[in-house]
Amino acid sequence: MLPLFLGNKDGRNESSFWALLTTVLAILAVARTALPTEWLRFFRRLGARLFAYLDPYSTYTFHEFAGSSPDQNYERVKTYLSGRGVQDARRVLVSQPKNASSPVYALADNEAFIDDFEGVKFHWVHFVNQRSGTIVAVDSSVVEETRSFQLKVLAKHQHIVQKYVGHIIKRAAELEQLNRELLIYNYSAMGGWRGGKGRLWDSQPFKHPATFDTLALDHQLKAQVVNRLEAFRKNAAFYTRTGRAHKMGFFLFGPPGCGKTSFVAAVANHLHYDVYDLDLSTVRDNSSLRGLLTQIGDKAVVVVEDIDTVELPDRRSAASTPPEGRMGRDKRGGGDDEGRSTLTLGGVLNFADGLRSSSGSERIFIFTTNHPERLDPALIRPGRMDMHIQLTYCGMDGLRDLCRTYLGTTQHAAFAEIEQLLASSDGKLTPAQAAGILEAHADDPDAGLQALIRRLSQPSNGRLSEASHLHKTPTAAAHEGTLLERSSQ
Ligand SMILES: Nc1ncnc2c1ncn2[C@@H]1O[C@H](COP(=O)(O)OP(=O)(O)OP(=O)(O)O)[C@@H](O)[C@H]1O
Repeated sequence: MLPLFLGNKDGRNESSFWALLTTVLAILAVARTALPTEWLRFFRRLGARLFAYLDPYSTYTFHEFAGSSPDQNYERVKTYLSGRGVQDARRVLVSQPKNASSPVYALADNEAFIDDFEGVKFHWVHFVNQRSGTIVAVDSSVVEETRSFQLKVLAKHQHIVQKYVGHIIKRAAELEQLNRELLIYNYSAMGGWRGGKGRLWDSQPFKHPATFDTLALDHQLKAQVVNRLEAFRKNAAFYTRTGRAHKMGFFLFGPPGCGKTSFVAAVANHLHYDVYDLDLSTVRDNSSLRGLLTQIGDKAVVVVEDIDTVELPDRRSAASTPPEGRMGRDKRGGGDDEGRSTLTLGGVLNFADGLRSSSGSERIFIFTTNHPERLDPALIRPGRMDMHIQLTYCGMDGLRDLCRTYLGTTQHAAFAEIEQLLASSDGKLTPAQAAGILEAHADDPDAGLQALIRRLSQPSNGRLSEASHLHKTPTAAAHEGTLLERSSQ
């Protein structure tokens, strides 16, 4: 009807429209004072229904700024929609924040997207407009545009919006975590612990390429580990419901070069967790160890490599020292008068039991050793760690994994002979040794497999493997060192 009023060239209809509007407003003004309250309520309800009929949507707005501070929910919606909306959007913003591991895709200005959640359609538009004035954000940057996400949903589905927003917040946190660059933490000496100052974790990018795909391991065992990790990742609600700490422990043992460090990296890459590499030999006392534990973030893999190499007073002396006594000694600055570590087995056991404590969440603890027989049984007693895994010489599954990684093949006539040789008593080869041989023939699978056969056929092979610290392959030798050094490969 409006065009009828406004569309006439001589303006007669236009003036009729304004006359009518003025009359209606005058009647409403008189009605407000003259009509009884019940009538007014009735008319209000009627008006609301008419309005709802014309616009059946409820609208929610997420502004970029709350005052001069960035609003978290705007960023969360942006992240959430980057994982949902961009596939169908025609205009997409591509950016890569400093700590992101890959590009971030987001809805471009004034682009729309319809999301589906529990069968309900949610209509999103990203609005960008020029500000009438500028504001100065808390980081001192000048903001000249107003940005907001507008969400519309049929009013009859309004009750689900709160659940939908909760879903957005959870999913955005997961996406942020996945897109973040992984870090490896070592703890830096702030003036050295002999100087009595504390230590802080120091981080740098973690780039170890190992994954469960590249890890040479018995396939059944590998599937078991991956399933446990998946259950661990998905079952946050279970841990909350049962009041259990959301943590898990692995104890890895086996000869050098069989993949303990690679296993740690595969776990971190699989869960996308940061790594905290703890060298117990440089921790001055139990108190420092507790302090380090409290500084570890959530979603972390805490690894203590070669735990057998740390000299700890025997269990009885650790247990017989009253806790107050240990605390007292720690308070004096830690270490003994000679500056030696006073870390005790009791302190390490408490640390391992930090697994079960309620502080911190989503942490994987991994202890590794080449010599499980040298460890105090208390440290590896059943129940202290969730899984005990022996990483040992190559089996056929492991060799196939390595052949796929290095030669790009899992089927070859030579595999039958390799399998026979592996089954013989002399057929021992660490994955590091096998990787070294295959790496040298990466361009020629036939030659690589023949080289493996020659190596496995050597009568002294088993003895060489057992003394592999004296006979490391170039790959194994190249990978010696700390986890941190390996992370920069
Ligand atoms: N199970 C494996 N799967 C794939 N590659 C492996 C495996 N084990 C060893 N390698 C290869 O050998 C290199 C050294 O292995 P890694 O450092 O993981 O062994 P380790 O058991 O931790 O040895 P160490 O006890 O000497 O620290 C790896 O970078 C990788 O190239």
